[in-house]
Amino acid sequence: MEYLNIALAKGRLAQKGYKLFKEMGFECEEIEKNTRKLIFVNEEKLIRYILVKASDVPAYVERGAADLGVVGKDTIMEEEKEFYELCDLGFGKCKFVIAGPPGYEMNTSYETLRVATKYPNVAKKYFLKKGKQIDLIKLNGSVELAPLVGLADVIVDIVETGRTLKENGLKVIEDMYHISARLIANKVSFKMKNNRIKEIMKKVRLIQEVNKRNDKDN
Ligand SMILES: Nc1ncnc2c1ncn2[C@@H]1O[C@H](COP(=O)(O)OP(=O)(O)OP(=O)(O)O)[C@@H](O)[C@H]1O
Ligand SMILES: O=P(O)(O)OC[C@H]1O[C@H](OP(=O)(O)OP(=O)(O)O)[C@H](O)[C@@H]1O
Repeated sequence: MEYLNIALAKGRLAQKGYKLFKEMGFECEEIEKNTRKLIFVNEEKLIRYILVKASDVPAYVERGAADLGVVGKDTIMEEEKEFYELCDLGFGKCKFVIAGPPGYEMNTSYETLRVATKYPNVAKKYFLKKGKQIDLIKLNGSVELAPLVGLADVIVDIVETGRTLKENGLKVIEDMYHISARLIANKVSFKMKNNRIKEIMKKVRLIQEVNKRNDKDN
């Protein structure tokens, strides 16, 4: 049998993603150590983990370099790649919002809105649907800075606890979409490795049910 290749997003989702597969019985001790390695194998279960940058997970899965991937819905929406979205994993919860200075009236201004974001495709589509013309400023981080220094009027970004907005004196102007981590699959792998992928989906469901029951009991 071949390896099943799983792309885990480095960063915030890596630990939770790996924990889920560990709970399924696909542990790989080496991954828990502090190393700079990017490939980890469980020889017995024929599972191979690859650690990739969060925004690259869709590319690896689309092209079949990974059969499965764990990635945020925000990245899925932004990258616009081809694959199957198999299930909501229930962690990595946050939301997409438009945020700006307190009292900023986005809808009453007829001027082109300057929008700073790490998610240009998501922002472009959202404002197009609203019929609002925007001047898009693509940034790579610390997006909250943009309205504070006059680079943009508003930002489109992720909010989890709201702490970053609060500490920079910004407010949510509009909620856009709920976000959570998803399990995704390469379309060919889904057919060729269907039994193994179906088995994993079943295990995910079981783990989620157990977690839900435990949450209720606590
Ligand atoms: N507070 C949060 N901020 C950002 N992403 C979050 C948050 N909470 C959960 N997530 C999820 O975690 C995913 C990965 O976030 P992470 O910050 O590790 O990656 P990144 O933004 O690509 O990192 P990098 O700083 O390397 O660019 C996001 O795509 C999102 O789905
Ligand atoms: O609501 P909060 O819990 O404060 O989290 C939201 C912040 O976290 C993310 O940034 P990240 O930490 O990835 O840093 P970055 O600005 O360098 O992208 C996101 O872009 C927000 O800035």
